Amino acid sequence: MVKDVLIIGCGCIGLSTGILLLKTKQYNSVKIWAKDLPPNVTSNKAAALWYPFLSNPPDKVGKWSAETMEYFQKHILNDPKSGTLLKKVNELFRKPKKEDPDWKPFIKSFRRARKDELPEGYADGYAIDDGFVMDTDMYMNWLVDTFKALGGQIEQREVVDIREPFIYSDIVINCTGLGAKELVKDGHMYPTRGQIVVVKNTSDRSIMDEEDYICYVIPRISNTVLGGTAQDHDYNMNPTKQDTDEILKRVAAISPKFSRRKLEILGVKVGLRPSRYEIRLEPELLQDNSKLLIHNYGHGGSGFTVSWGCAQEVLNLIQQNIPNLKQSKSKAPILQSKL
Ligand SMILES: Cc1cc2nc3c(=O)[nH]c(=O)nc-3n(C[C@H](O)[C@H](O)[C@H](O)COP(=O)(O)OP(=O)(O)OC[C@H]3O[C@@H](n4cnc5c(N)ncnc54)[C@H](O)[C@@H]3O)c2cc1C
Ligand SMILES: N[C@H](Cc1ccccc1)C(=O)O
Repeated sequence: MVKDVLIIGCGCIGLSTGILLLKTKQYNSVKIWAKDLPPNVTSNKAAALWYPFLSNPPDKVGKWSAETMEYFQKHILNDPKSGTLLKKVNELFRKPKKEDPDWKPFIKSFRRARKDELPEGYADGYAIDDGFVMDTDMYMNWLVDTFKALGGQIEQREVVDIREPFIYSDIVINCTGLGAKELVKDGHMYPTRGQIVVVKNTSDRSIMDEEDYICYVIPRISNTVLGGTAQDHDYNMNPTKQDTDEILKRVAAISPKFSRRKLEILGVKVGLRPSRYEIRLEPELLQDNSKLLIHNYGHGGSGFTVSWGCAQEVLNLIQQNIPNLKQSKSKAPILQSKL
């Protein structure tokens, strides 16, 4: 029996998951319910570039990041409407860095930075020549358009009780980001507040320094993002002058060409990364095994970087668990008639 799938959440995670489900052509319908829609979601506040950050577990994040890079290379980077741009990415260190990143075994193009790539004051660095960045709003619009073009439907609708979606579908994917804290009472979820400053294009390189604090310059198609902050358990959604001043000071320390007087500020954004000790990507069989709930949330600072690898994992989990799904005995809605 071909099933319907209902996704809760319309950020980069929910949309990527929905697109892969639709591409299989194995489902009767794929719908998204979401309290907020792009651009009013965390995903639209992201920098964004491919680079694993603030997400775990390392082996799975490495695998999902590599799969996501491959998916972008095969299906997205060649589409100018996607808002993506190939960009060499450098992470810089002021002192020699002995360790390689956890994700090095998964990324063939990883190398150490050459001396000529290090701004004054930096002694070492990581480099990825086939890195890429996203004009986040353009990319999010591309995800929505692609999802709809494949027949996906989006409804702006808040879910208060996780049992409600099961009235309409036997398979529900929970892509609610930080909303999972409330919706499925996940006490492990917490916000890591990030503020970014958007400026007129200044540089051709994506560089980061996250040794003692976060500092990055991410040139995109239409502008450059300077960041950032990472304040755990901070729910303040308003930009602060203090954070903007600190970001500009740190970026100027990377190179004089990023000094404040040479920058034209276009805007300041704040988002709350959906942080968790590790990404929750697992199935739950409910209502005497007649309903399948798959959790796909808690991606921290790497939602875009792991999105397509996590979406593929959701497809695998559905395939593995459909044989365990029993016909639901009770025809009556799971929740009493209050709906
Ligand atoms: C400043 C900043 C910079 C970043 N830069 C990068 C980067 O360069 N690279 C990278 O990979 N990542 C980056 N990130 C992290 C990335 O933004 C997140 O990991 C990603 O957006 C999470 O996506 P999501 O779809 O899980 O969450 P969201 O985008 O928050 O979407 C969650 C969705 O679920 C819905 N929802 C929640 N609860 C309910 C409910 N009860 N009922 C109905 N709907 C509900 C919401 O309305 C929303 O539609 C950055 C984040 C910040 C803040
Ligand atoms: N992942 C982005 C940008 C970033 C990339 C690499 C290191 C630090 C930050 C963020 O969460 O702000």
